Amino acid sequence: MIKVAVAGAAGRMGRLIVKNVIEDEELELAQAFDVREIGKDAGEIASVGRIGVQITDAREMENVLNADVLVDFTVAEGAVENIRIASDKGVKLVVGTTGFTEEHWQRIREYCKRVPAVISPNFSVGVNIFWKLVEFASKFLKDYDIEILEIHHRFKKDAPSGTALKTAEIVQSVIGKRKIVFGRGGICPRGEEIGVLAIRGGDVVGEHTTFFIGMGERIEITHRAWSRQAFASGAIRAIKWVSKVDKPGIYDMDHVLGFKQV
Ligand SMILES: NC(=O)C1=CN([C@@H]2O[C@H](COP(=O)(O)OP(=O)(O)OC[C@H]3O[C@@H](n4cnc5c(N)ncnc54)[C@H](OP(=O)(O)O)[C@@H]3O)[C@@H](O)[C@H]2O)C=CC1
Ligand SMILES: O=C(O)C1=N[C@H](C(=O)O)C[C@H](O)C1
Repeated sequence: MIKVAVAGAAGRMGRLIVKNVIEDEELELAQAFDVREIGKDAGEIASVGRIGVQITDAREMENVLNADVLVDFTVAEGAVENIRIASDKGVKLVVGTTGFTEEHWQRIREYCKRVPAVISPNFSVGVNIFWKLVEFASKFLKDYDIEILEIHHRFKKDAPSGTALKTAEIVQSVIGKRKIVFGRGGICPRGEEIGVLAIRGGDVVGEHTTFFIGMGERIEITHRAWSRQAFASGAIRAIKWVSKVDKPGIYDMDHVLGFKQV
């Protein structure tokens, strides 16, 4: 059995990860951490009934973390600290949290010299194929205007989404360094740029479109998630994959899905 600890266990994604872990016969929910719902049963918070694992205050993680893999769906600053603690203790990582700054990444890269970590702004298989389609189209449409639009629920804290940012990086890696412009206002004639735009509202789980706009035509590549289970299923695959990896470093879903080798 793979012993799994979940950080952010009271959140939208964390609750679903708890449910998926306890329903999987290869996995055991060892610990659940959050900064709210402390002391409550993680199964009850996840609406799957009492499981006997209480939510522990994440500020105690340093003293009590004991698992094979820590899964983190929290907030950027908290996640960086959770990654530090896990790496100090040799606990492998699956990190879905987004909103990291360059300074956060410097720290994460340092910590992940000690343990293997799968880090991805999007664990859905569909989005990982969407990225391949965007990469392919970018190779042939380098002179088209390329824009990225994302739509998420009204509770999302960071913008633009981690997925949209990674999409922009993929486009940049193919067409060369075009600057990224976040939203537009005032007088702003289009230059050599990739526009990234964020819409927030209601309960939208997550939608991303990359537009390739030419003269007289356009292509739109869209991924729509209408259930967070799409992300959770990928994260569960990542937990099982990383549990078998010993080489420290940062991995992504390309490794988990077999597109890249360790
Ligand atoms: N990679 C992927 O496939 C996906 C990534 N995400 C990302 O995952 C993250 C979480 O999303 P979501 O579940 O919707 O957010 P939620 O706000 O619903 O859940 C996050 C939970 O983590 C808690 N928390 C805050 N700080 C810490 C900490 N240091 N340690 C433990 N728990 C903490 C929050 O408490 P409080 O609210 O009190 O701060 C909250 O309960 C976001 O960054 C989001 O972008 C989301 C979906 C898919
Ligand atoms: O916060 C969310 O909900 C999501 N966040 C991720 C991101 O920022 O890319 C992935 C997904 O689209 C849902």
